[in-house]
Amino acid sequence: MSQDLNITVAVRCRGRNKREIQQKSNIVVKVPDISGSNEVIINTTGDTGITAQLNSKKYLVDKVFGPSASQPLLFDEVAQPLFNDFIQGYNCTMLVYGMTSTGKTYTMTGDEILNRNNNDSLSDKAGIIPRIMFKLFDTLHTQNLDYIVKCSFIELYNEELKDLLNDGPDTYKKLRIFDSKPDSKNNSPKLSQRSAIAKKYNYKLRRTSLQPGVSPPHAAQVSQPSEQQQSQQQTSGTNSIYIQNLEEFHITSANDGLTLLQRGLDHRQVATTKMNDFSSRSHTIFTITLYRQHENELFRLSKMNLVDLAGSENINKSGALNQRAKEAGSINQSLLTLGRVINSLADKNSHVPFRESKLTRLLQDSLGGNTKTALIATISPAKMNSDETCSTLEYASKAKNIRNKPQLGSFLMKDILLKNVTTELAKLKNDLLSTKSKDGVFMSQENYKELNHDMENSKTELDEAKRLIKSLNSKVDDLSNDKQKLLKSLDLQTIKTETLNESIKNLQSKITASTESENKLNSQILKLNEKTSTLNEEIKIFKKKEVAIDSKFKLILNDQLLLLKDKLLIQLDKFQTQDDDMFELQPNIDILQKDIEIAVNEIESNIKESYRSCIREFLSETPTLFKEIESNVVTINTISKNFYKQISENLSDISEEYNNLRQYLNDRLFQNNHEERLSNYISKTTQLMEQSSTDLITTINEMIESYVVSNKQLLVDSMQRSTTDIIDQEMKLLKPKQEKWESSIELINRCDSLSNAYFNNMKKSITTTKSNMSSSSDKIQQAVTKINSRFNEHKQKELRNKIFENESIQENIEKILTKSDVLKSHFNETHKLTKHSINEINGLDQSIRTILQDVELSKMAEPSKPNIFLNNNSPTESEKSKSRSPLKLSSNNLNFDDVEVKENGTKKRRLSRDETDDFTTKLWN
Ligand SMILES: Nc1ncnc2c1ncn2[C@@H]1O[C@H](COP(=O)(O)OP(=O)(O)OP(=O)(O)O)[C@@H](O)[C@H]1O
Repeated sequence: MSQDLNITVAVRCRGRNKREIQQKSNIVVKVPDISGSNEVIINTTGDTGITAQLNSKKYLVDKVFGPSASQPLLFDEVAQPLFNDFIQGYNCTMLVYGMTSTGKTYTMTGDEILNRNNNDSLSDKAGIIPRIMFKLFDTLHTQNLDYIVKCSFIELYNEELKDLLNDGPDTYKKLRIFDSKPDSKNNSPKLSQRSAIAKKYNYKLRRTSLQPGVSPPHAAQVSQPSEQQQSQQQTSGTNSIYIQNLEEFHITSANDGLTLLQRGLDHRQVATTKMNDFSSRSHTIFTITLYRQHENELFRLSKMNLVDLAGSENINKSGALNQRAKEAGSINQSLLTLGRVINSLADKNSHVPFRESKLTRLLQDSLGGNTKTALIATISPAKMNSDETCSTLEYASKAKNIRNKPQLGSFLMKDILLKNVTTELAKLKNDLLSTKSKDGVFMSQENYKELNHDMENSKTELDEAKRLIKSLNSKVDDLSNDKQKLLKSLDLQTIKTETLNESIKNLQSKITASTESENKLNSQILKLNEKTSTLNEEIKIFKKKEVAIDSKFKLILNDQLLLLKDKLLIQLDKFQTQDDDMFELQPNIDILQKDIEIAVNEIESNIKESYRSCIREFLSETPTLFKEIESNVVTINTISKNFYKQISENLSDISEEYNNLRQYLNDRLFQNNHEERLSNYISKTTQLMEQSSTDLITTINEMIESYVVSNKQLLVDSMQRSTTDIIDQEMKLLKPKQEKWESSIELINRCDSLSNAYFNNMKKSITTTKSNMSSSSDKIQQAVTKINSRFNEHKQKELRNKIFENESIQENIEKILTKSDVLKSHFNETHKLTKHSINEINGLDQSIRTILQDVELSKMAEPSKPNIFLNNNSPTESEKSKSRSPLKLSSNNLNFDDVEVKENGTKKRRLSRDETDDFTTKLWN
């Protein structure tokens, strides 16, 4: 039963190397000297003390090894547990990851040369692979079980797989990865055969997950009869990876294995000396395949993959150029994809991008699959590498979260295994015989047939490719024409855009002009407001004047006339005291007073009413007008704001789009970095050419020339294909830009229509405002004229005359005058009579006196009595006039200028001042 198991992650930190010591790069990584901890602390800032602690980064893994950790310790702690599983029948993978020169190869391979002086024993510096080899054969020998051990060694460089154990020409047989073993009469076991085996052993058939570097066994594979496993197989979706043409070698001892390892390393060495940094840029996978006897005829298959990855620093070198860049780029692809795969698995994403690089395709089962996996991250302790160290540790700690479901390997039947071995042996013997019997190129008939078949295939492919190139070429022509057309239309559009920009500018200047006129309008409104307030002030002054006139009227009409009335009353009283039978003036005076009061009130109310109505009209008109104006101004403002907003939004959109387009046209169009693509094409074509050429040279000498010519054509065709590809890509990139650009033209059109709408609105609003303003000014003018005319009317009427227009008052005055005349005549008469009476009395008195004197004289000595008629208190004529004088009313006080009277009760005439005075004198006298 399989169990989820996390990947084992170990970190190995070496001591400082010569370069780091020379550059005095401090140690910033804190690890135990040998082992015993599971954390790595790195101080990235170079601080010391507490700051160093605070700024340090801590990474947790399963095991940490320091500079003094030996190769055997590494093997015992990390490789041994995995090796035990491998022997048990599990597929296992061990990876070393880290920047260049941190000890990946040292850890994985180390010193593979055996110590000849010490009984062919392992060197102290021997790495994991040599130690596993020794451990494997030691274990197998002690177990006394049958086994078959095979080895393969591949290299992945620049996304190309290479068999490091193949001594033949490089392109003798190209390695290809397949998701599952291709059906071939040689490779695929017949289903019926497999079913028979399954039936015999009561096991269920299942497809095996094939590990990188291993050809499928030429035999049926059956699984254990476990339902659990069967379901896991179905649900885990494990991919079967098959590497076509990969050579596997039987080994029977550790020495055999190490010889193969050395052979592979020698091949690598050739490449390393040819190419700088080759080793740090390529990945290697050394695979040990073990068929170990399980019981009787049944053998279990398990594989151990030992992977030395390229330097992790190559991930960051994608910016470099030329061949190195190409290589760096390709390595990046594998390492970057590995990083993404690790991240996706650690984050438990549904999609894991295994298929995006060959490395991850090969390692698919080792990461999140049915394999037991261990990762050793190698790091440098020096400060100069701290960035890379951090990135390695990030990877390592991420990888720690990946969970695998290890499963025991498949079973194989012994006879099938033997049959496979025998077939292989026979094939080799054939090759050997051919080699011995012929000169020149030696190979078995079967191999020759296979080669011919491959060549035929290549020819067909070549023909197909040629046809494809032809059609692509015509497409390129079409596209170039299209491009020319597009460029022309682009020019046209640019001109149009410029015109549009020009019109937008014009529109903007118009908007500025309209804003100015709007401002002028506003200032005029302000002036109007000022004038209105001045008018209000004048109205107030006018009111004050009115009140003053009113009070004067009251003074004149009330106080002075009342005084006059009082005086008249006093006079009347006096008159009454003097003569009880005098004519009754009081009713006339009362009527006069009432009439005057009524007339005054009428005048007052008329004036008030007319003022009120004027003011009311004025006040009722004004706010409506101002409200209208205000609402118009607000409308204009809102329209303007909206317009500005929309225009500015649209303009910013347009300018952004134009900038993008310009940027794109300037920076991107046909300036994308296609070097890599081209280089890839050229490199692939070169390789294809080399391959074809080599094949042709070795197999058919006479065809060499024609093939070279055709290969040249191939190069040209490939160039064309790449050009097409580039143009395709450019067109693809251009398309969204073009769409955006077209949408920006729509925006411009919208902008234009918006501007038109705005200007129409503005025009309307301004016209309305203008008409409102003119109507309001007309109305104000009318109101002012009305007020003026009313005031003038009142002025002209001579308010005071109104009193004397009153017929009743005239009548009364005439009546009073008549009465006073009559009274006067009566008074004079009375006066005369009185005088006469007094005289008579005096005469009587005198006569009495005389009589009395006569009596006295007659009586002689009688005292005289007081004369009652010669009273000292009785007033003299002058005193009389004096006592009357205070009652005399000054005509000035009355101030009746130009008083109007009615003659004969009909005709109106103005009284002169003299007549007025005369009238008053008459009144008092
Ligand atoms: N732990 C170690 N102890 C002693 N020497 C070491 C250790 N690690 C590395 N070295 C030495 O450092 C040098 C570089 O190591 P190595 O070639 O293994 O690095 P690498 O990571 O494989 O580099 P590249 O990615 O370039 O292949 C070698 O000479 C190796 O012997």
